[in-house]
Amino acid sequence: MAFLKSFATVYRTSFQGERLNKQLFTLRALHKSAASEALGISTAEEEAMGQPLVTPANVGEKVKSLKEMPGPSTLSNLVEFFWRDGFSRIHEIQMDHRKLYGKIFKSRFGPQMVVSIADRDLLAQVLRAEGPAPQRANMESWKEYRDISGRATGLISAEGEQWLKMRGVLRQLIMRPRDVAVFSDDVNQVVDDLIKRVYTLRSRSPDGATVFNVNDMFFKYAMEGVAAILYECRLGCLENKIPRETQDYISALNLMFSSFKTTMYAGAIPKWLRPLIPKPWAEFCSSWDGLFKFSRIHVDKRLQDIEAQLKRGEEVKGGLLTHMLVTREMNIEEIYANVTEMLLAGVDTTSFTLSWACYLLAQNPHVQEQIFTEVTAALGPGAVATAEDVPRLPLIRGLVKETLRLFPVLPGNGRITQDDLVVGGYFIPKGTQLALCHYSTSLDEEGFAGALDFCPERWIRKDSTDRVDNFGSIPFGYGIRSCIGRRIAELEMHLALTRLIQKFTIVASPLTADVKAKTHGLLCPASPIHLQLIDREN
Ligand code: HEM
Repeated sequence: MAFLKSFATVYRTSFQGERLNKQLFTLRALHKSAASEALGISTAEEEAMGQPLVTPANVGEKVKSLKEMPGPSTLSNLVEFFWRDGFSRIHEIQMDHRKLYGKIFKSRFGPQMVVSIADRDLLAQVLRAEGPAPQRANMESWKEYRDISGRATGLISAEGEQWLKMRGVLRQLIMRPRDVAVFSDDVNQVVDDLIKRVYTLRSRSPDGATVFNVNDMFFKYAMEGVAAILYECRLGCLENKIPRETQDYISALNLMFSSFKTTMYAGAIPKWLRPLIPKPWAEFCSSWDGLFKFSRIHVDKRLQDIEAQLKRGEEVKGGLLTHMLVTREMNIEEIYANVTEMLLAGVDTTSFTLSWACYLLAQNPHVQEQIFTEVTAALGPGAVATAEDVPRLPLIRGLVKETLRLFPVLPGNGRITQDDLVVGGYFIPKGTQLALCHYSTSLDEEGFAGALDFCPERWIRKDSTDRVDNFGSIPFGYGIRSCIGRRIAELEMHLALTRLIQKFTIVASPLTADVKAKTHGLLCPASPIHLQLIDREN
């Protein structure tokens, strides 16, 4: 049934998919700028698109086979991951393997083989050669849950025509900074609540200055912020008493996150073994049920409001969700799936980055003062920044970029190749799973001098010829399948960090030792970050 349903959806949407394909073809071949604008692709990305695919035929040098590629064996991977808890050290293993095997290496997990790419130029080559609908790796368990439960796939889990159609709808709405600038006031209201929350939490601490485990606060800020944009309503995450249904959602998210290892096993454990080891798969499905249920409540509520407004003959105005519900470019199941996946993708990613950013500011007081000086000079004392002000705050933007370089929330990403490629002198056949090693390229001296230093200034262009962007650090991915929520996340982070820096001096609490990173699906702090937020004298 589920298969028939997705087939029917693909059939219904194939016209639009075809149209998008044509647009992309046109983009590659002829009217690059106009089509890129329509598709929300930046000029730099546009220039890079349409690079000729590298195939054995057009490479002069001797092309080596995958057999000749170095890399760890199945046995050493099993020991590393299952015996030495490698799942929480994926970022470190990337670095170790790069040192041992070089810029490109293969890893075996039994019959499964993954080619890892740990070099910015090779990454650039692979990502620039991507076709119109790149395929993400390891989404089988997500798809299986959707098939079993009769739910649709959202942007993260969809592929092919289905993905193209939904991406086409969403990218028109949120891909460019100017698209999300309209949410500035909504986000600033959430920032107001964040600041109030800081006061409340501080007042509960013994020294009257400490916020314990700042990630907990930023998690609620990120959830409130992204929901204000996606659901067009407030959830009350930053209140003292969190509403019941919001609390249930947080529990479902925590289950998804805390049971990450088990959900990884959920994907890895063959179906026939599930009756013997049922817990991982059951937890995985139960957390998805909770996430979908919550989205459904909010989407249905907005739908009822819209219908009531229409009945009363009122004009319907609203944001992202209203647009999706009114235009019906996606059906209702697709809308549920997309808001669910976007909320899931938008909370931990943003909160970890905010936590790391504040931690780095506390560790580097001189940088914090430099940014404070910039903010005060650009805005005047105490003024509330909006999206329009952000271009005048290059160090705030540099702070976010540098934080994501040192702690890329997604330390690696996956792709299935859709064409034969030659990368780093090796022939990689179509259908190979690639691991894109963003963590190791971010910390590579070749791309970033003084790679371990925290230096937001490195992202400031000195003149128009100075190119500070490079494939070494692409925390939101690159190109047509990159993060669709990037501009939302940046808006939330820029406005929150600007206000925090204006109001407080951020100091590491004596209770916070040197905080290391661990991989838990995402790259997150291995121990809680406690910070003192001391009022600045305005
Ligand atoms: C610091 C914050 C964030 C970071 C670092 C981040 C990073 C990423 C990365 C690396 C990808 C994969 C891109 C690729 O495969 O090439 C991705 C995909 C995605 N992200 Fe984000 N993300 C963040 C915040 C958000 C937010 C706030 C939302 C939603 C409002 C969001 C929604 C998505 C979605 C839907 C996808 C799948 C896109 C597709 O497959 O077309 N993300 N993100």
